[in-house]
Amino acid sequence: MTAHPCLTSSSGSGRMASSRLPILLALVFSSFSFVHSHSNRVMWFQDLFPPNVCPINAKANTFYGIMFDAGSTGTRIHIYTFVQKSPESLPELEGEIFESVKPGLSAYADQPEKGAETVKKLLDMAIDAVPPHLWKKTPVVLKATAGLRLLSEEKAQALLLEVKEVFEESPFLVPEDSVSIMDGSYEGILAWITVNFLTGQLSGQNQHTVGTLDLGGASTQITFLPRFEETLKESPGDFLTSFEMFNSTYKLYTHSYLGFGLKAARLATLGALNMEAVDGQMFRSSCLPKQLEAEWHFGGVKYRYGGNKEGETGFKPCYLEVLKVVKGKLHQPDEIRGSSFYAFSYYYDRAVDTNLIDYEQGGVLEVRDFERKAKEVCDNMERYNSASPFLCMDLTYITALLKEGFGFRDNTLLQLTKKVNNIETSWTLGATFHLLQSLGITY
Ligand SMILES: Nc1ncnc2c1ncn2[C@@H]1O[C@H](COP(=O)(O)OP(=O)(O)O)[C@@H](O)[C@H]1O
Ligand SMILES: [Ca+2]
Repeated sequence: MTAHPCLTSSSGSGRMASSRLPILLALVFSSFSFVHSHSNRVMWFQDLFPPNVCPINAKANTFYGIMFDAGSTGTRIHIYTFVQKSPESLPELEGEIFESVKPGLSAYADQPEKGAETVKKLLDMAIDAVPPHLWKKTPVVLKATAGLRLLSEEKAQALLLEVKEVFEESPFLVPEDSVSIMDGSYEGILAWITVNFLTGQLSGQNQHTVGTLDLGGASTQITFLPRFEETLKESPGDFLTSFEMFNSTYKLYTHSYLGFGLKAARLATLGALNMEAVDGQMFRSSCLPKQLEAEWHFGGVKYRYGGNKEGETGFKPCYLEVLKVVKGKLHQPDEIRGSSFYAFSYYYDRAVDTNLIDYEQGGVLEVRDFERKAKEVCDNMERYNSASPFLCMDLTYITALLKEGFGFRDNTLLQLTKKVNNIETSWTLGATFHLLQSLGITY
């Protein structure tokens, strides 16, 4: 296939990746919607410009979108910059400003005003980043994930209300529903859109989309485009969602497992998840250093935990403990066993912590690399006690989640990625496309 000149005409190979961005973005704007319909694949840009007519020299016009990710372990702001070079041209994703704070909003369950204050501090960054004359046209949205899903309705709503007030007091455009708890299936789909958009897989005819694995603090998502009819037939109905984009319909397999994020899994392994009253109780595990006794705050609750002073420690007993948390609890689609996936968040962080990958570069791992590292850390806990005392448990959980939970093979490839073209691989970009499209902000 000959590439369209609008994809290739650019100043040098370094621009190549970002020169694809505007084109894809415009398509997201024009036809992003969650619907059920039949596939109709065309080269999306065929009707937009004739060959050799690419609007590359027009005057730039910049606009912005602000998306907050209220995760269970932290709150993050993503300020996306788009450039439209002429009224006829297509918006181009130019860059991202990113900042984060810890802990997440759910840690302020009993002090909603204080929680909203953390959002305000991040929003002040946007005041500096966005030129004043564009404030009124720049939408600001916050979507909360598993941390708030796990709180009582009353506490979650109190937090969201306070954040909404912060938004209303800001000079930005505050759309309806600007502050909400996001449905778990959107979290997976929007991350899948982000990764496949950034890697250029949503354009053209030869699309080789990649599946995505996100491991948060409180929940975890798996999302991919099934290739086999079998998968569509065998998956529970609520694991499949269709949506139309770029004149194509994608029927994705996606699921968010609440309580299976890395930190929730620690509590589950310790037997402390969903306990009403934990005050004073000591939770012990063979995944922790023998002599350890400590306290841990998560979701506004204080937990006491420690090692098996008298009993066993190490990979074997730890794996058995962690297995109880995952075995038989997740759906295992057959076709993923042999495919490769993009993995981020805690998969990335723990791989960095144990030198499996470089923090900046990321890298490609096999599932068995996590198991090898888990054994190394768990069977030598005294050597690793300067890092988190949970390192053994975390790596063992990741191993069990991938193998026994999702059913991946030992040699399944995982592409560990934090950024593509300098943009974070987060669901927030997919959510921003959706937002801008729904507001008709295409300039
Ligand atoms: N912008 C980002 N890009 C990549 N990873 C991120 C980003 N923000 C958070 N993470 C990762 O997400 C994990 C924490 O998950 P979090 O979003 O707080 O929980 P949950 O998704 O369960 O609500 C951490 O591994 C953290 O590094
Ligand atoms: Ca998250």
